[in-house]
Amino acid sequence: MSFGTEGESASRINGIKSTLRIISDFPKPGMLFSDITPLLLDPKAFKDTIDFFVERYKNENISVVAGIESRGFIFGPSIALAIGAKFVALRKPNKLPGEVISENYDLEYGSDCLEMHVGAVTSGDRALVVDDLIATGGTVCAAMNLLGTF
Ligand SMILES: O=P(O)(O)OC[C@H]1O[C@H](OP(=O)(O)OP(=O)(O)O)[C@H](O)[C@@H]1O
Ligand SMILES: Nc1ncnc2[nH]cnc12
Repeated sequence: MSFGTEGESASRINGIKSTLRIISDFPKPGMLFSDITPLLLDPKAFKDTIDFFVERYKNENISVVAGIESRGFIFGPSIALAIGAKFVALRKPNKLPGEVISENYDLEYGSDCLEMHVGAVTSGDRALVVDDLIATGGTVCAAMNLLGTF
């Protein structure tokens, strides 16, 4: 699998971009919400999105793909399977049954917390964090802090 020439790659990226939609004033007035659900309705754009990450990371010795709840769970497992890495769920509070480590963070519309099972990631692991988007960056920073604990 390859993204081919620069032109083919640009065309696929434009195809992916064209499926994304921006909704004004959701979930609160003044916000511009980037909605990925139309991408999921388009099998070619969805597959191109997964393939893009697989192509980029397949030879990077990634041993763990960490998906951020909830939208990171849409993309992360397919990428993990394709590159031969384990998948670790970074979950919202009180969802994981085992011993967890937690990290609080701020969002555009409030604050939240991510949790990960102790032992799911170990010091020799090399991680790829997957989510649908970055807004303030608070969520991905919290994920990296969790992973950096080990
Ligand atoms: O860069 P940030 O400002 O931290 O925002 C980005 C995060 O916000 C969204 O998730 P959200 O917390 O809304 O949860 P959801 O995926 O369950 O809808 C999005 O999926 C990212 O995880
Ligand atoms: N602007 C945005 N669009 C979609 N999801 C988000 N999560 C945080 N900010 C967001």
